[in-house]
Amino acid sequence: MKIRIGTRSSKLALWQAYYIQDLLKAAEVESELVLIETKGDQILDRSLAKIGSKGVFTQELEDQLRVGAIDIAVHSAKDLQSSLPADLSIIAFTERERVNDVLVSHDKSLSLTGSREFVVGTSSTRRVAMLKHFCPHITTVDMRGNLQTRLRKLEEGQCDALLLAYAGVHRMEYDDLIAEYLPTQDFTPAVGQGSVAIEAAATLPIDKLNTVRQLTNHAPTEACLKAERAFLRRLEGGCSIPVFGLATLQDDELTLTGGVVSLDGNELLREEFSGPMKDAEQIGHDLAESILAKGGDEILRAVRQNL
Ligand SMILES: NCc1[nH]cc(CCC(=O)O)c1CC(=O)O
Repeated sequence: MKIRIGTRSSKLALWQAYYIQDLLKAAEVESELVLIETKGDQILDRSLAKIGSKGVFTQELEDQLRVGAIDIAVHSAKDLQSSLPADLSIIAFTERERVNDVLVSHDKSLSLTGSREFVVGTSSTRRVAMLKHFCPHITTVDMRGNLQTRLRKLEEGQCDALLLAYAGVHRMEYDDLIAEYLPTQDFTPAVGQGSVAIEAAATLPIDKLNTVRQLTNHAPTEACLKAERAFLRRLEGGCSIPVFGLATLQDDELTLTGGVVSLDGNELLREEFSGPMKDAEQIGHDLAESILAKGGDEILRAVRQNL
C-alpha cells in the first residue's frame, strides 16, 4: 500500500505533510507527497476575508481527492471549512499542539497585559477584534502571507510584533521570538487551532482509510475538534469570522468554551457548556444556539455585512 498525500507547498503545510508521512513510516506504510497550489497561496495582496475564506486553501486539494489523484489531503484543522461537501470527510485529527496564540517580536519586553502602545501585525479578524476588546491601546495592521513573509515584514519594521498561533511558530522553529503566551481564557484560539486534519473522499478504499486513521488519529483531540467544529458549523463560519472556540477533556467530560466578538471589539459573548465526550457535536451545537440567542446572531450579521 502506498498513500499519496496531497499538500500545499508552504513550509508549514510541508511540515504537516511530513509529520503525517512520519506517522505512516513508523508503521512501515509507504507514502509520497503531491504538492498542490491553492488560491490562498496565489493571492497575497488581498485580505483573506475579502477573497472569501471558503475553501481558499482547500479547494484545489479537494478537486484532486475527488479525481483520486491523491488519497488524502493534509490541512491545518483551523483552515478547513466547518461543513464539508457530502462526498468528502475528515478521517483523522492528529494530537493537538499547545493551542495558545503567541506574541512574536524581537523585543521580548513587549506584552499585551500592560498599557504600552505598540503595533501588532495580524490578518485574522478574530485577533483584530479581540485586541480591540482586551487591548484598546494596541494598533493593528493587516499582515497577509505565510509565516516567513510576515516575519520579514516584522524585520522591516512594518509592525512591532505579530500575533500568531503557537503551533505554527513552534513548527517553523521560531520559538526564540516568542515574547508572550496569551492566556486561552481571554484570547481563546480559533476552532481547530493546533491540530492537523486529514481529509479524504468517500471513494477512498476502506483499507487505506483504516490504515491512515489508525496511525494518525488522536481520539481525545478528535472529540474536542468535533465539538468545536459543530459549534462553528452552526454559526456558519470558517476561519475568517471573529469566532473562537476551545474544547478540553477531563476524563470523559468535555468542556467547550466559545463565543463571538464584534469587529469593533465592543461586544464579546462567551459561554461554556459541558457534557459527556460522546455528545461532543451536540454540545457544540447547543453552545452555538445559546450564543446566537444572546445576540451572537446580530454580531455575525454585522460582521458579514462588513467583510
Ligand atoms: N490561518 C493560517 C494558519 N493556519 C494554521 C496556522 C497555525 C497552525 C495551527 O494552528 O494549526 C496558521 C497561522 C496562524 O494562525 O498563526
